[in-house]
Amino acid sequence: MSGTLVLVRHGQSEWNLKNLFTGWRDPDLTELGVEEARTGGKALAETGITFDIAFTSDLTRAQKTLKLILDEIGQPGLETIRDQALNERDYGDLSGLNKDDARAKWGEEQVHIWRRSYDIPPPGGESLRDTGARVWPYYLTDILPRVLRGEKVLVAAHGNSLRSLVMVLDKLTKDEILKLNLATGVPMVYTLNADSTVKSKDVLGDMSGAH
Ligand SMILES: O=C(O)[C@@H](CO)OP(=O)(O)O
Repeated sequence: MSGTLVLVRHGQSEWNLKNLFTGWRDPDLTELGVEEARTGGKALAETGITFDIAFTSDLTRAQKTLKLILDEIGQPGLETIRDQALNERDYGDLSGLNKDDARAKWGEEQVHIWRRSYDIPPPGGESLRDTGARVWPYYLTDILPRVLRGEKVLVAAHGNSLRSLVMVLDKLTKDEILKLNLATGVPMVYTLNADSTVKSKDVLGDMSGAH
């Protein structure tokens, strides 16, 4: 029996719009972010998938995205588990700083390494490997067993917490993960084999403009 795992990054947040490092800070969605979440929900509704359970992080932007999606797919009362294991990567001392100001101060390349590399953490924060070290065990204990039992599971989380999952699911190398950006509000629909490897992946939207 093959279950379904849907991963979706929250819609644009106030701090995405202001171009600030966000991490564990808790800004709300922008109007565009609300629209993106609804669009992702509509795309999911068209697939006809009915979910058994949803997971989200401890942060408002992911929780609101999930709520908007659940409204669109007609499952507003779906059982939902919130856990900070799914929170965004902790940006440490960069949290709240403007990304262009950071590039001016530390250089384009250093900032790109902090933002997208696998194992180099921003000052005082988590590398993608550190983020994966809490996301992956949570996935293994709380999410994957449900999918393997045939359940349909929706996860609304964050750019980097989801990159850490996608890296393993899609078997990406450290170089490949450096280039991977997830678009806001675009659902990724995975079906898994019984051995937990990926059987199919369907992206319901456009990832090309993500940065
Ligand atoms: O600020 C953040 O927490 C993340 C996600 O918006 O930014 P980045 O794309 O730089 O990882």
